Formats: sequence, C-alpha cells, structure tokens
Amino acid sequence: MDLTISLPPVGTSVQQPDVPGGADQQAMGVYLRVRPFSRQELCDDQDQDCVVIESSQTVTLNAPRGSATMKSSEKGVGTTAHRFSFSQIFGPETTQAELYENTVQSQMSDFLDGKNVLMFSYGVTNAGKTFTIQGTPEEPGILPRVLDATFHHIGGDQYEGMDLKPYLRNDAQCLNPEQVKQERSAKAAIFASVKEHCDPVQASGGSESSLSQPSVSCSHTVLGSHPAEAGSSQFALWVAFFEIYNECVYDLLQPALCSKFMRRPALRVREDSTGNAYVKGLRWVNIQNMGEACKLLQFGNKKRSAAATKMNQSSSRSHSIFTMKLLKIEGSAVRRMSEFSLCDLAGSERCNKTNTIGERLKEAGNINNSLLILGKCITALRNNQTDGTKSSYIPFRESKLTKLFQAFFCDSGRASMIVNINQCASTYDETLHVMKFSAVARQVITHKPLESLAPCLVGCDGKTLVRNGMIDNQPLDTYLLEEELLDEDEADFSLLPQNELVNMLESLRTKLLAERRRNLEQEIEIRKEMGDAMLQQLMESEELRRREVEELKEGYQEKLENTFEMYKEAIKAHAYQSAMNSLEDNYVHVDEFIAEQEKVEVLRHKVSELETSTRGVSAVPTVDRLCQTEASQTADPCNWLHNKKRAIARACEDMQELILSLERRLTELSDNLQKVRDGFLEKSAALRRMPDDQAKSVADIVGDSVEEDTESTSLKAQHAKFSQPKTKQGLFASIRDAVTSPRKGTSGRALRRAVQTAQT
Ligand SMILES: Nc1ncnc2c1ncn2[C@@H]1O[C@H](COP(=O)(O)OP(=O)(O)OP(=O)(O)O)[C@@H](O)[C@H]1O
Repeated sequence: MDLTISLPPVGTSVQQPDVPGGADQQAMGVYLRVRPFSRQELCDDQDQDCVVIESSQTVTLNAPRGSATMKSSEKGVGTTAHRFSFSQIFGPETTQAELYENTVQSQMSDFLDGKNVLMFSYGVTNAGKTFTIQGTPEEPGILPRVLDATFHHIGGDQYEGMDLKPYLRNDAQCLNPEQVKQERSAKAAIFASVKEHCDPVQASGGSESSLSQPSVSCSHTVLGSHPAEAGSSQFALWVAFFEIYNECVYDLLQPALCSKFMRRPALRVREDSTGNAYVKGLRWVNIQNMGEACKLLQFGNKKRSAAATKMNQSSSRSHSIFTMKLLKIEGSAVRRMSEFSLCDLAGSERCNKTNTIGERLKEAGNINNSLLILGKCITALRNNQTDGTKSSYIPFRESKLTKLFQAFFCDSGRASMIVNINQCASTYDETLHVMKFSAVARQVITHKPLESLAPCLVGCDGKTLVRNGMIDNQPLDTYLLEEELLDEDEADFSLLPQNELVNMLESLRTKLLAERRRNLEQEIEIRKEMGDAMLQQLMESEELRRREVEELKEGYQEKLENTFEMYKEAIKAHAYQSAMNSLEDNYVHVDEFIAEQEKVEVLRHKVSELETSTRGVSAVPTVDRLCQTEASQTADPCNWLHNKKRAIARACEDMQELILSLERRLTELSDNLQKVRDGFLEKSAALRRMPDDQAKSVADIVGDSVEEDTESTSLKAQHAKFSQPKTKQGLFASIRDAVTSPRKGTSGRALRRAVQTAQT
C-alpha cells in the first residue's frame, strides 16, 4: 500500500512538530513497538539488522539485500537508511505491563475523567498488533489492562441496575423493566455459550479484578489522582465488540445464528443529530467484573474473521473495535459518559507477499482501501494543521473505519497509535511504508479532549428525558426522536419549550450553515477529483484506442503482405508446374525433330516447284509471299491451296454481292433519270406557256435538272465501261482493280468472269 506521503529528507530525524495551540493541543501519540524474532525467523536468516533502535525516540531502518528499497537505491532512487522518530519506542524486550504503563495510562486517566479516547494498532501482518491489544492469558495486552484498571477505578461503586444504557453515539437511554430483563437474558446467553471454553479462574467473575492473576501486575497509580467519588456517584461499564470486515460492520457480540449457513447481518453506520457516527443496532453489554469481560472477549474473538495466511497462522482479516462506555450515574441521572475504543487494525500486507488469492485477495483489497483512506485522512489533517490557510477535504466519510474515528480526530476525543513492526528482512518494504505513515501521523495535532457533557438521556421509547443533566418539566414523551428530528415534515417543534426551541433553532441554523459549507467544499472537491479522474481516464482510453488501432493496422498489413506473398508463391509454383507439364507434352526427341525438319524442307521444295509451275499465280507477288510464308508453316501444301481457294471464292462472292448492289443502284438512278426527263419535258412545255418574269425560276429548276442529267450521263458512261470486255489479266490484279476503284475498274460481270476463270 503506497500512502503517497512526502517525507522529510532521508537521514534526518522527523522533528517533533511545533504545537501552535499550546497547552490544549498536543501532537498525536505515536508509539513504536518492535516485536522480537521468533525461533523460525532466526532459522530463516531474517535477522539482517534492518531495525536499529538508536534511542527511546529514534529508530533507523536499513534496507536488506534483495529488498525493493535496496534495488531502488542501487538505481540511484532513494537511500538504504531511513530514520524515524516516535513519541516512544519499545524494543523487543518490552513487557506488556511496561508498554501499558508508558502508553495507555495517560489516556486511561482521560477516560476515567470523562473524556473520549481512541487507541489503535497499526502495522503489517504478523507484526504483533493483536498481541499488543489483546495479548495472551499469560501476557495480557492493553485491552484487558484497560478493563482491569476501569474496574479498579469503579471499585465498590458499581451501578447494579442495568436500566441506564448507552444510546446512539453520545447519549444514554433509560430502559424499562422489560428491556432490562431482555438485557440480562441476552448477557446470560452470551456467557452460557462461552462457559465451557472459558478459563475457570477468569470465568468465575467473582473478583472485580480477576485478571489480576500472578502474571498480570497492573499499576493503578494513575487512578489515584482521580478516585471515584465514593458514595456520591456510581459507574456502569457497557461494552461493544464489532469488526469491520470487507467494509461491512458485524457485531461480534450477537448470539450465534441458528444455522451456520445463515449470513451474519451487517450493521449500518449512521449519524446522530450532531453528526457523530455510530453503529446502528450494535449490542451493548453491561459488564461488572473482569470475569465477564474475559468471557465477552472470548465470545467475540471466536467470531472474529481470522484466517491462516502465508505470514501468520491466525491473521486478523478485519479491523476489530472494542469500545467501552463508562457512565457516571448520580441518582437516576447520567452525569457523564466517556468512551474508550481500542482498535486492532487488520495487517497492511501486500497481496503477493501473503499469497493472497480469492477471498483473501478481496479481504486484502478492502483492508488496504480502508487503511489508505485512514492514511489520506491523517495526511489531510496534517496538511490542514501545518498550513493554516489550507482547509482541504478530509475523506473521513469514505470508509466506515474513518467515519467512526472522525470524532476522535476532530473534536471530542484524543487518538493515539501504536505502530507494530517486526524486524524481518522479508517484510522490510512493507515495514518501511508503515513507518512513513506513522511519520505523518506523528505530525497530527490533537486537541485535548473536553470533558464530555452530560449525555442526553432518552426514554425506553427513544424520546428525550434529560438534557445536559437537567430533567425537563415537560412531559417526557413530548420530545422528539432523532429520526423525527431528521424528518422535517413530521417534527412538531411547537411541543418544545420556547427557550429550548430558540436555542435549538440557533444551533440547528449554525449546524445547517456549517453542513452546507462542508457539503459545498466536499462537492467542489469531489467534482474536481471526478473531473480530473475522468479526464485522465479519457486520455488513457484515447491512448489505448490509438494503440489498438495501430496494432490492428499493423496486424492487417502483415496479414495482407503474407497473403500476397502466399499468392505470389502459389502463382510461381503453378507457372512452374504448367511449364513442366507443357515441356512433357511437347517433348520431341532431337532425332525426330531433325527428321521432321528434313521433311518440311522437302515439302517446301515441292511447293516452290508447284508455284513455279502455276502461271499467273506466280505473277501475284503478294499471294506468292503469303504462300511462301504459310507453306513454311504447314507441312501439307495441297491442303493449304484448298484453303486458299476457298478463301478466294468467299472474296469473289463478296465482290459479286457488291456488283449486284451497284447494279441495283444504277437501275434506281436510271429510273430517276427517266422521271426527271419526263418532268423536264413537262416543265419546258409549261414554260413556253408562262410569262417572262417566271422564266428565271424555271431556268433554276431547269439548271438542277441539267445537273441531274449530267450525273445520269456519267453513270451511264460508267455502266458502259463495266459492260465493255476487258483484257484478261492476273486474278489478284483484277480483284484489286475492282476493289480499289469500282467505278473506274472492270465491271462486276467481268470481275465475276475473271474469278470463275481462275477457279477453273
Ligand atoms: N512482543 C511480542 N513478544 C512475543 N511474541 C510476540 C510479540 N508480538 C507478537 N508476538 C507473536 O507474534 C505472532 C504474531 O503476532 P500477532 O498475531 O499479534 O500479529 P498481528 O500483527 O496481529 O497479525 P495480523 O495482522 O495478521 O493479525 C504471534 O504468535 C504473537 O504471539
């Protein structure tokens, strides 16, 4: 988990932060506890002097070989040694009692004085967090010691009645006899289920400090300064034990479910009318001695989500919170109520180190997420405090854990932290992250907690009975439930006394304004974060698309080239195959080829002889050339001549058709001439009968007729030419004449005759 924390320069110790506020403000208590090596760890060569305690407040971490930190420093990023300072450092030899006396005792006196206190343990898995908070029967941890000290403080002033109970976050409720009965039977059910498993000495519950067995030597000197006011006040201690697992809150003091297949009901985190978070429906149990406390712890621990991981056989997979509420009772009024919460956070392990898969991986994700938010809250708190002008958003509401912690950090409480580390080389990098986190936490300033005001006492139905220790004269049931106050439509404010109403309105107005301002700031912050995130996402997806398109293009290009190459190869292969096939088909042995050539030569000779012997044919050079060329191409000259004869016959037929068409046209023209002549004669006669002024136009008409007459004459002359007998020449010369100048050359009939002669 990277908490993205800016650190002071390496090699310098983190200075104790200046506390501007003076006496009522102090730096958050951050203690370091270094666990001793286990025998197994020593065998595994985990002792590489990674953790060197320099003084009671300063420790240096040296990166071992193979760690990511060492690798980074080898690349020139960062260094191998990091120094950190703490409120106090407890080495491996520190006993549980020493730790308690030097860390919790001052908080303990605050708690007994009516102030709210939070203490949480933070560290990687297997670092000793649970050992520090709960300990073992032989070496009890902080929690049993706090309980023991509380009972010692209560002494004989135990409030026996169970009718005054914590309610919401800071209020108390007055139970009716029926409810008291229910409380007793619920408590008895819990104890009944742990009876067999609980150590008989601890379970006896006879002693008010049953934990004060030989192994536990708990100093109660601090309590001497604030002894319970004998006779005047009584005390009631109520405890709750719950866990936050996978971001769901589960009550560890709920009776066992009927079936193991039933799912545990998850509880909701709500806010009371003053904005303080509380777990709705959480079971509070009144305990009156250490025996009962021990049984409750056993009952709850059995239900806690733990699992064997690679690094810890019994690793806590959830954040467990044990909360004590001490009610100071005078008569039937609760004068004061204070809270002590002890939180054993789940290990901040890395997924790869712990072999986390499946459910364990999901757990690790949720654990790391809530720890990350805790880190963000602490960083934001520090930033806001160090820079007075800054008021950045603190994301308390982003996880259940930080929601419940908010009150301790912001106003009505005091928080302190015990950082647990082991000295193993294999977990060095994670340990370094934990130390960086604690370096920031060390700079957070906490306000000295104010003594809590008398809680608002509500009746068995949840309606307010007492405010600030004063019992109102108004009928008890005229006050409103928190839910009703939140629902404006149903709230009947007119039932409240006037001065109460004015005060209430004023405080509500102030709260509303503060809430609106906070909401607005949060909204702006969230919008900005969302906008940035969306922009980032867009840019990333754009880049991704671009890369995908490029990859696709390259892929298709490559495919195309491959296909093209494939086809080229196929065509080449096919061409080669075809060439080979045709080579096989046309293969002629060289002797055969020579013989054939000789045959051709003989035939050619014969053809030339034939040509020479054919008169007239030899006179046509074109045909001769044609014959020579084609005769050389064919081995059978007779066949060739036959073909040629057929071709010439076809040509003659065409010529005949041409001659016929010309004759038809000549006939048409003769007919026209005849018509024109008739017309001319008619018009000449008419002319003679017509006056002189029309003579010119008639002359034009006559002119036209004369032209036509001229044409007619020339046609006639042509016809005569066609009709004249012609000197017999070569066949092809005659054809050529007929084709090139049909009007001037031989007549159709003469041409036909010439062809016929050639054919015979
Ligand atoms: N100061 C100590 N002296 C002796 N043994 C210790 C000490 N601290 C821890 N151990 C032992 O180390 C082991 C791991 O401790 P523990 O279970 O408390 O770790 P953890 O940090 O709570 O782990 P996880 O986060 O996985 O629950 C336990 O066997 C515990 O008894």
